[in-house]
Amino acid sequence: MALRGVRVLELAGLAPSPLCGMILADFGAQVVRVDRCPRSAMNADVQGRGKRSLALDLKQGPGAAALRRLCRGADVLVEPFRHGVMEKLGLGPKVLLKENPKLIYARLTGFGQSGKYAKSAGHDINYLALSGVLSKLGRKDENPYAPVNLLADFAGGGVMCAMGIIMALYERTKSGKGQVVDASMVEGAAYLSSFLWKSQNLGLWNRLRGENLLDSGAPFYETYKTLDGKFMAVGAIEPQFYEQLVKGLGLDSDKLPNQLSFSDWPEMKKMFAAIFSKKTQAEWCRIFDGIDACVTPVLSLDEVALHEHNKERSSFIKNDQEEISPRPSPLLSRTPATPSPRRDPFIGEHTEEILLEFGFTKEEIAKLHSEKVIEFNKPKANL
Ligand SMILES: C[C@H](CCC[C@@H](C)[C@H]1CC[C@H]2[C@@H]3[C@H](O)C[C@@H]4C[C@H](O)CC[C@]4(C)[C@H]3C[C@H](O)[C@]12C)C(=O)SCCNC(=O)CCNC(=O)[C@H](O)C(C)(C)COP(=O)(O)OP(=O)(O)OC[C@H]1O[C@@H](n2cnc3c(N)ncnc32)[C@H](O)[C@@H]1OP(=O)(O)O
Repeated sequence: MALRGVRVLELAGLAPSPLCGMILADFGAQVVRVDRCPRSAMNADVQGRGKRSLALDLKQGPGAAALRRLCRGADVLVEPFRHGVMEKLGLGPKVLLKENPKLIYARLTGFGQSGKYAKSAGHDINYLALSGVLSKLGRKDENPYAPVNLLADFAGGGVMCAMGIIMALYERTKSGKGQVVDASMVEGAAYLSSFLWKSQNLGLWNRLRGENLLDSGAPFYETYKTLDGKFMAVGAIEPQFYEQLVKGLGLDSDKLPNQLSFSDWPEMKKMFAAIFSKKTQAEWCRIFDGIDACVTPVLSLDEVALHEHNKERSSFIKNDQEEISPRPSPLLSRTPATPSPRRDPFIGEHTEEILLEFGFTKEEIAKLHSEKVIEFNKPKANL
């Protein structure tokens, strides 16, 4: 796998850093999640695939010292706390990079390492708001709408941070040096939305929110409810595809207003909605499958793995517990990701084996354990 041999320490966080760690693990890195100690009753990381867990109390001197030692033998550290937390623990980048100049020190935060909000709490919706992107999301005459916590947390946060880490690892092959990756979710969400800024002159966003081409203003870029309460997604932007859409709906384009007649869009939407409501999703699929009208079914998370196209590409995978999840993407032709089929680790499940691997002696481990700096959590049977 592409990242085989890369040793990653991921300090346990809420949502974005677990995704970042899971991506690295899926593509072959050895990812150790450093969990809190004493451990909480339940494991909050649902993206623990392929990781091992070490429960370590960083607030105790020997715990922080243990992390420093682990970092000396690691390639990457991912930390998900607001600015200042790591410095307070004596684990800031100055200290750790001095001890291991090859370390990639990735800081995945909402507001970044500097600026007025650097030390403020926040969540996806706040980062998206500050990036400007949230102002563009939502339907006509409604408040801005944050689409789950996908854009800032995961796309602008977890994925961008993984990209930063991989670029830094690549650069290190030439310079031999590590560096700090300051991954701000505000900036990540804005950066991945560059198109919004760069396309201003195209007139794509001149109208109010929810009245434009790609923000649910246009009848040909919308979702429509079907007879059986499901939905179809329509993305027929180009005239040749729009023509196919109109045909598929059983309409005559000569009798319709021009595709780009903004003032007619609300009425056109009503007309399309009325037509879509007359047939089931399966019936619409039979009409539109194989036609270049850019019309597809809106599938539920349960349905995706059964869809013929996804089945043919094995786009969704099952783990040992029969849980379905997306296969890692993108597909690398020679060195594809091989996601672990095993369940996620319990907190502290691998504490001992990890410390041994990083050169701690059995005696040192026993001492840390007796001082309650680390915890073990060996599952009783093969669960
Ligand atoms: C919208 C999303 C958030 C969605 C998250 C949901 C997926 C989850 C939220 C609630 C979860 C559920 C809930 O917990 C109940 C169940 C629990 C069960 O275990 C599992 C099922 C649950 C139902 C569970 C399910 C899900 O997990 C939830 C629904 C987001 O936007 S996430 C993005 C958030 N932002 C960031 O990550 C940006 C950077 N970080 C921050 O800004 C802050 O960390 C944050 C997020 C604001 C939190 O602030 P907080 O004050 O809590 O932390 P920090 O200031 O960063 O400091 C950390 C302190 O912890 C100490 N520490 C860290 N590691 C250790 C260690 N190993 N040992 C000892 N101590 C440690 C560290 O020293 C800091 O201490 P101080 O405060 O004293 O300095």
